[in-house]
Amino acid sequence: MEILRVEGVNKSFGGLRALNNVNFSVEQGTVHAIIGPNGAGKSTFLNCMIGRLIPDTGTVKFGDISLTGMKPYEINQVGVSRVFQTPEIFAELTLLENVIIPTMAKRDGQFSLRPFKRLDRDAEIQDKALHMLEDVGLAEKKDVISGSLSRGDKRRLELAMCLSQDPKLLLLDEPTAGMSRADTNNTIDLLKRIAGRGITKVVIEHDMHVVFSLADKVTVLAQGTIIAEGKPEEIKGDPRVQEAYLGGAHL
Ligand SMILES: Nc1ncnc2c1ncn2[C@@H]1O[C@H](COP(=O)(O)OP(=O)(O)OP(=O)(O)O)[C@@H](O)[C@H]1O
Repeated sequence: MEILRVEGVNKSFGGLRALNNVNFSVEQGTVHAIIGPNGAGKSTFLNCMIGRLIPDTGTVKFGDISLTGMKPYEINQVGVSRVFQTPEIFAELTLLENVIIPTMAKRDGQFSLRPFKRLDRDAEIQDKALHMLEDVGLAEKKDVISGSLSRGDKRRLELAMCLSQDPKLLLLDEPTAGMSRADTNNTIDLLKRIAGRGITKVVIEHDMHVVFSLADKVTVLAQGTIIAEGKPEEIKGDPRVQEAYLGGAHL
């Protein structure tokens, strides 16, 4: 069953056509990777799906819900979460406090700026936030100030913040960018673990090791156009992809 369907999306910046009649769909419960060379339009496409950019034409549907024209927070509320290249965390707060904010927003539909005064009495929120940190392997650091974390840990923290909102669809923009190989492999393991919960994922990724370890299906964008789509093994051997993506080198 399809969870996301994009039809006829175009987006231009002045005279530059960043997306050219993009049609794209994602099956529920799968990991769908979007790859392509620098400037292919991947981030523009992601931003069109999460409401940060409005397509010039075309539609984005999440199940029966049209996301076109919705604001990013509204898209988030219907079950679409995203993890950015630069983690969006509250650097002055502890890890636990960072996860409490979206956990509380999810439960109560809003977030008070004075929540921590009441938190010692809100065991449900505390427990859930801690559980999310356990999920991503950061429970031991729950009282650490988040700004001091390594880049890999910041991204894991952001993932815990997203998961606390029980998303149905998770969009990840280069989840392993800038990570060491060890951190990258930890992140692959973590994403595989959460795949077991049936959260559908769309992953934009440059690292082919990550793409081929995780993806059920791969879509290749080049110059704003989808040039190939299929299983990772099919994409690996596709000469159009090798030409566009790596100038003829082998993936
Ligand atoms: N806000 C903007 N204003 C003008 N041009 C833009 C804007 N955002 C993106 N572009 C252009 O649109 C094209 C697609 O950019 P985009 O960032 O979507 O590509 P990408 O595939 O994500 O690239 P990368 O892998 O380098 O992040 C590029 O030519 C880029 O310069």
